[in-house]
Amino acid sequence: MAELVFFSGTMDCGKSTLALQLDHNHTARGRCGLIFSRNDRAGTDRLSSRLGLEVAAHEVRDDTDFWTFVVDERMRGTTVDYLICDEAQFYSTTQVEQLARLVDEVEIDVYAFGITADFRTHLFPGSARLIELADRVEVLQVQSLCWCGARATHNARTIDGWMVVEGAQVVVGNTGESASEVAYEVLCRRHHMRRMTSASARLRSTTADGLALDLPGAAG
Ligand SMILES: Nc1ncnc2c1ncn2[C@@H]1O[C@H](COP(=O)(O)OP(=O)(O)O)[C@@H](O)[C@H]1O
Ligand SMILES: Cc1cn([C@H]2C[C@H](O)[C@@H](COP(=O)(O)O)O2)c(=O)[nH]c1=O
Repeated sequence: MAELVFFSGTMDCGKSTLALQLDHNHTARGRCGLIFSRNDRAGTDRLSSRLGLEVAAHEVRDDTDFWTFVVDERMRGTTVDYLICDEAQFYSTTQVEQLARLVDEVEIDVYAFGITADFRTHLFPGSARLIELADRVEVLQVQSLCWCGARATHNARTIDGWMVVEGAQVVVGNTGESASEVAYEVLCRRHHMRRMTSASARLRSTTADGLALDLPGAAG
């Protein structure tokens, strides 16, 4: 029986890598798949992993209808056994419902990959619908880590290393400290709640008494 699986985790935990591995393993066994992504950092129509692998993908847009897309492909004679759907947090709830319908009515496996929550810890609409509809939600085994060494569970948005809590839900970007640009950092809940990024923790530890500085957002 076909299934809808949502592989989830924080940013930078290996989701795109796993998407490429899954595709590779299925292809190696003669199965045929279609690869989709939306807003990949490498650009339009791409699926890229930080490990360096990158492949062509169909870009999911606001008007993408998965049902029509796959049915049209099949009418043209293309075999479609499974779909790889990366950056699925950016898909609409309607698109996620189309994916579920393809699983149930056309027996196509759908493997979706994405982060669950945004920088404010709110679920993305696409991820919320995937959690509601998926046969399985798989949390990735490789743990991404907070600067304190604990398992990272939350995504922080940073500007100049400082965590921000205002802004649009969708801003494409990367993890790491990139000066003056919007970037992201994965944190444990404790440090996300305290708005303590690695930069603010570093600054705090280098101050003489650790209390003198008035750090923006660093409550303890
Ligand atoms: N230079 C490296 N050497 C080994 N592993 C790396 C390297 N760079 C990145 N990785 C691995 O790749 C993971 C990120 O993979 P990626 O598929 O891009 O993540 P995601 O799609 O979840 O954001 C990191 O958690 C790390 O395990
Ligand atoms: C937390 C958060 C992330 N994003 C963006 C940033 C990246 O472009 C993707 C996540 O990609 P990854 O392969 O999982 O690293 O999502 C965003 O737009 N808004 C957010 O709040």
